[in-house]
Amino acid sequence: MKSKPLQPAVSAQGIATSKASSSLTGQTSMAAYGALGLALLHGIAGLSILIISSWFIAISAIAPLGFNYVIPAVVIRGLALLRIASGYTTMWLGHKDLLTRIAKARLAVFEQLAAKRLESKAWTVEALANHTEQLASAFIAWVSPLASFMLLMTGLLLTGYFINVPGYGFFIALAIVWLVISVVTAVYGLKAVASSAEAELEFRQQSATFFQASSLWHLKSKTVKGLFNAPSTQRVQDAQLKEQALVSKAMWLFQGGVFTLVALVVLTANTAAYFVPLALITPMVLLAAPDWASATFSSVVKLAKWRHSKAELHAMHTQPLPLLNAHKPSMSLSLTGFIAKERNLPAVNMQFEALGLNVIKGYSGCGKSSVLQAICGLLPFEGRRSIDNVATPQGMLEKWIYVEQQPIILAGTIKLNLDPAASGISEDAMHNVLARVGLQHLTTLAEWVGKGGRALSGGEGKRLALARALLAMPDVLLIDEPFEGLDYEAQQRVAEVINESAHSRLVIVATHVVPAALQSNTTFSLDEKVIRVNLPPVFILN
Ligand SMILES: Nc1ncnc2c1ncn2[C@@H]1O[C@H](COP(=O)(O)OP(=O)(O)OP(=O)(O)O)[C@@H](O)[C@H]1O
Repeated sequence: MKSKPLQPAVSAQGIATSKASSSLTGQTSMAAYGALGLALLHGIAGLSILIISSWFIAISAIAPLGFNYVIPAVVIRGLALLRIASGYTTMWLGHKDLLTRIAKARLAVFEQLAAKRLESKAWTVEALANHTEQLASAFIAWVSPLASFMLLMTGLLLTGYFINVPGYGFFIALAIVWLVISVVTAVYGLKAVASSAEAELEFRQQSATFFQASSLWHLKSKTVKGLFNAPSTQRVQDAQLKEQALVSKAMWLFQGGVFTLVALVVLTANTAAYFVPLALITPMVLLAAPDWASATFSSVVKLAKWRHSKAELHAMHTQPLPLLNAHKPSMSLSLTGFIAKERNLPAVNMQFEALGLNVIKGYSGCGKSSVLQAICGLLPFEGRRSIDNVATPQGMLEKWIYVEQQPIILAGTIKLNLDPAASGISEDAMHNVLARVGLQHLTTLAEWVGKGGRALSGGEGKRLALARALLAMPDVLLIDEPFEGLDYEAQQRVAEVINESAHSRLVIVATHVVPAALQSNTTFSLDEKVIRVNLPPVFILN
């Protein structure tokens, strides 16, 4: 019989992933451009106030009779109002843009995680909580402040040059001082940011371990650190303080540089300059420089954070888990030299008929769950997995459903738990399957279970997960320890449901417990059937 080749159904997801990757940084919105424009206006207004007021103070001392003081005063007041208004509006628009971007970046991360296995949950939480925020806040954190500073500095240099401000060369010196300090801050900033991110990730991992061990807290062990003591935030604090110290150092250095330049202006000025109103502009602008330029050093560190987060998000600590087209065996499923990757377990050879019930037995830890998870593709495998003699590539097989040993109960209604894909399963079908697995007492499908709702017992959870799998009409059903924690009656009942399900599909059950009612075609014992084989490279037949 000619078999249909298995097609990885990942191309659409691949496109989604590349789109998601570009939307991680987010498209520049009108709000972002508006915020940037207003930030520039804010800076220009500030610098203009500084230049005009410096000139105004100087001219006031030597102004001839009849000099109109009102006009410059009104201009300065007007600029001050413009500065305040643009300052507030830029904050408003910037935050509006930030919130939209955070939502988009988080969505993009979720899209990138689809069809992937997470290597570290702590990293994923970090990515969702922290890195997305760093990426999304780019505009208000560093683009806007740095762009506005650059524009002001350029404006200052051009104005100084064209209106021939005495001591104009000191503006160039100021720009050089700022540039050198910024570059040094950026280099050290990257290091500081990496170590602070590492400390935060470690704290998140320790917190997860600490809370997971809550049922052991009463033991009050003093020897196992981290398990019984709340994780210390010391390393995170130290790392954050280092970042702040870096910014403070940059600010102090800049302040020192500015004072030196002012001293040089005074020392090098000739007496004629005392009678030139424009001459006051240079020392005034220099003295005010720490006010309008110092904030950029914290922006430089934020730029380093942004770079770090961007690199982290693009590295994605995940492994691809491609989804392969639905494929129901019509003859057999065979496993040759087969084992879950990186589990350090012996390889197995097994052959299953396309219909019927098969049991895998074996001592605890021999690899029963690993084999089931690798069969459906939840774990990458080594060796060969062939459906109707056609080797399949790595990946999850659509409609090959694995029922976990520790069932996953979603925080939601029973209905959601039974039909998470909202595929339109009727309520009658749900009640029917619940009754078959002995959960007829869960009468209200709208009842909330899982986190924040009715806590199901271990045995109830197991049967709910089995009911969910049965309702999904799987092509192949892989069930991990379905009888664990069930009373005798419930075991027999579940065994009958599994027997019935195996009339129309391949069912493989990994179990220590074999109820009398379970009618299996074949029983594999991993204790005996372990075989090490040398395989030729995996090939895929068309
Ligand atoms: N994520 C993992 N990484 C590395 N090794 C793992 C991982 N999960 C399980 N193992 C190891 O793989 C081996 C097989 O585990 P598996 O859960 O498949 O056994 P099992 O036969 O189903 O056990 P049980 O009957 O107790 O459920 C064990 O030695 C286990 O420590």
